[in-house]
Amino acid sequence: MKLQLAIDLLNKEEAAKLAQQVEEYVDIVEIGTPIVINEGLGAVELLSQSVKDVQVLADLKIMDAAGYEVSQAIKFGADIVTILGVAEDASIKGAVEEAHKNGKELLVDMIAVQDLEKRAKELDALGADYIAVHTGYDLQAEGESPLESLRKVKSVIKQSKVAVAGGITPETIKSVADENPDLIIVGGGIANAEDPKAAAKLCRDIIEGK
Ligand SMILES: O=C(CO)[C@H](O)[C@H](O)COP(=O)(O)O
Repeated sequence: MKLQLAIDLLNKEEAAKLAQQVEEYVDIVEIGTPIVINEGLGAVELLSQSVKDVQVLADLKIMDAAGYEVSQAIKFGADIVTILGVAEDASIKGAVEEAHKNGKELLVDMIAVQDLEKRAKELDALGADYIAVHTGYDLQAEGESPLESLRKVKSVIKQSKVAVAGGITPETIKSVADENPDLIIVGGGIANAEDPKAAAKLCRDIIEGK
């Protein structure tokens, strides 16, 4: 089971510094959508130059022109790029093809997908590397959690890896890890902690059953 830190609410220099503090405890560091919107793909580039043994994910949440957007993120140092599950199949195909041509991976974010099982089966067949169930900030504010969605998606996919995101913290990660996803994504639960390094270590220890 892999652990990913999502960094959403800092500038690119602060993001790179935070990634360096926690990199020994995580497998993937993410430049979140708000940073990309604020600062562009230069934030992905700086992060990829600042860390050593972790993968870099660019959370572009692509919706169209997918092959081109994936190629740009990869040019700036991304190992994994995100696209929305509600995008057209043609976009998903273009994104998968571009990522795989470059030896990189595609994560499909299921935010706002209504029929999770049906779309997960389709995305699995289209070659998505990860299918990520995700309770976004706006639904977290209404008290939603991604656990039920995780169970649904896990029950139908054959090839893709399953990821889960949305309000997970060191206090709640055990209940998520018990569902055995391939990747757990934690943002504010680490980034906003008083001691992010200690929070990342705690998450790592818990998913390793320590
Ligand atoms: O993509 C995101 C928001 O759209 C976040 O990166 C994701 O939800 C993880 O952050 P958090 O753990 O704070 O919810």
